[in-house]
Amino acid sequence: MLLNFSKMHGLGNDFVVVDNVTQNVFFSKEKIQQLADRNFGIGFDQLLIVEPPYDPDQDFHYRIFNADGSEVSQCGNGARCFAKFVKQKGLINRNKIVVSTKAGRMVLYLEKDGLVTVNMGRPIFEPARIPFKANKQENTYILRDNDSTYFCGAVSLGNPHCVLEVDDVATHDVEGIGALIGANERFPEGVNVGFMQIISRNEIKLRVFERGAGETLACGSGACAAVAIGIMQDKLDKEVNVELPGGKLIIKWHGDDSLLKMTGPAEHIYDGQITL
Ligand SMILES: N[C@H](CCC[C@H](N)C(=O)O)C(=O)O
Repeated sequence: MLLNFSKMHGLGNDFVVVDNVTQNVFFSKEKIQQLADRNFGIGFDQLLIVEPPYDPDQDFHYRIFNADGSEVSQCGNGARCFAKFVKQKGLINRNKIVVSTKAGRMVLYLEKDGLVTVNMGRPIFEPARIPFKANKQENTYILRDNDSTYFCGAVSLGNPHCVLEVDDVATHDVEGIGALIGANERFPEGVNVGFMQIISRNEIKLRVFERGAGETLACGSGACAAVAIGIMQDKLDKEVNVELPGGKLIIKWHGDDSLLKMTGPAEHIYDGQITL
């Protein structure tokens, strides 16, 4: 079977994007792992699949698979690429796109300057809905692992995030601590682990060790998670520039029940074909 795909990225967080509106391709977990391999496959952090809408008030359904083949409910950088992809492929001719994911509903906006704004919905702090094992909701939790103690925030943007504040992201052991916390039993579905260095109330540096992919050059939902937690901890203001290794995102959130918005780029690299 021939698969047509696009290779895209959001700040270096890279994707294979598949139109399953005009195609109908099934991907097994093993096939996703094989295609994700950067030596034996195409290579990507996540596979993004465009499907017809599940409900009449949406334009598309948006499915996301990590490089390890696990299906997840959110990918912020991927949402921006999704918006550019469906417009470029002529699957829609509007600049406002409504999609559903396993976690809910998002609205994507193609901006005039080429950037994409995503309404990421409301950050979810209730531990049981992250999910995270805790006796009650806190702005900062104490996490113990082996003989180490970590202070972190926890939130869901449709996918689970744990965020630690560090002095210098550049030298922090993101790989080692990210893998350790990512496997902590208090996160029963795993977790994306963010390492945030606060530069000012409007600027942070961030690195993210992603569930199912390892450290990526950028994590859109991770940027949203870090800002939401920073605002809840009263360390950040309502609009924050997030500098990730792959580039910059702008995150806006007015707290409480308001909707969190992310704005950033999405790039098309090439179109390809592969025989499955
Ligand atoms: N690894 C994430 C999915 C991709 C998120 C990230 N690439 C983004 O831009 O939000 C998870 O397992 O929840």
